[in-house]
Amino acid sequence: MTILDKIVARKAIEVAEAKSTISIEDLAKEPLFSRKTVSLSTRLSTVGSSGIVAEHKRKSPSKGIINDQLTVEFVTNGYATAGAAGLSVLTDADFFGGTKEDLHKARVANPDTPILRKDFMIDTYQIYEAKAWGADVILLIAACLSPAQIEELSRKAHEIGLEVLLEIHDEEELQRSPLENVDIIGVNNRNLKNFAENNVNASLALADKIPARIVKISESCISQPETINQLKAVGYKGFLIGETFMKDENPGAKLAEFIAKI
Ligand SMILES: O=C(O)c1ccccc1NCC(=O)[C@H](O)[C@H](O)COP(=O)(O)O
Repeated sequence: MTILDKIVARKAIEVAEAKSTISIEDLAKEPLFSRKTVSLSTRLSTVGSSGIVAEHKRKSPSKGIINDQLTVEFVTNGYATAGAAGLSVLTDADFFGGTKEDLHKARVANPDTPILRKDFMIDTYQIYEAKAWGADVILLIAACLSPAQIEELSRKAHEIGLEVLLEIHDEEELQRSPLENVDIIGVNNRNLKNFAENNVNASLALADKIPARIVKISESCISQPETINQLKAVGYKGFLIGETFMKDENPGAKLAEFIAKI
């Protein structure tokens, strides 16, 4: 069983528990549900955008604790002030130490910055949660979803006004994924099955395979500003980065230093 299998198995239990606590109808009555969302794909495509989607990440299965000493407001507000194009907030508790409150607090602290709910989405119920908690974008990971699930989840996300980031690792995942309701494709440089960190080779290899109408981002294992220029040269507009900033005592300041070198 891979780590992804374990996370998804646990997620199914969590979602079943959540459904018995609050209904979709009640999620849709939450104050943030009716908020007008902010487009991450547009921000990433805007001239002058840093392209950095900076992640709030306390811990991870591959690295253990990264930084659990800071408030989510300090981290995300620091990122936004430093020039992040968007924020990514992990809401998975067991494997990443995130919470729904993290997303809600990040939204309140950063009303105008696009926020990705970073979690393992397997059920339309979670799409409603994402909207109710203040997200603008959801993540769909092709490695743990069938084409039918990608189609259903992405359609539902668009129906309720959320953008969709589809994460892939290879060409096979790209080819079998329905892209009609996908706004952004993210190539994850970390192999989620065995944690192999392959620099950004996966992103470089897939750059010209991704349809031009879809905004491309490169995810994970980015630690050097020079890498951003290498990725920009092959068409990437966004760069999802967590650990490089989170391991600093002031992630926002670390991002500002990073952006100054791009
Ligand atoms: O980060 C992990 O260990 C991990 C393990 C299993 C599934 C997902 C995982 N990470 C999710 C991510 O995609 C990253 O948090 C994100 O791309 C930022 O990566 P990094 O800059 O390397 O922290």
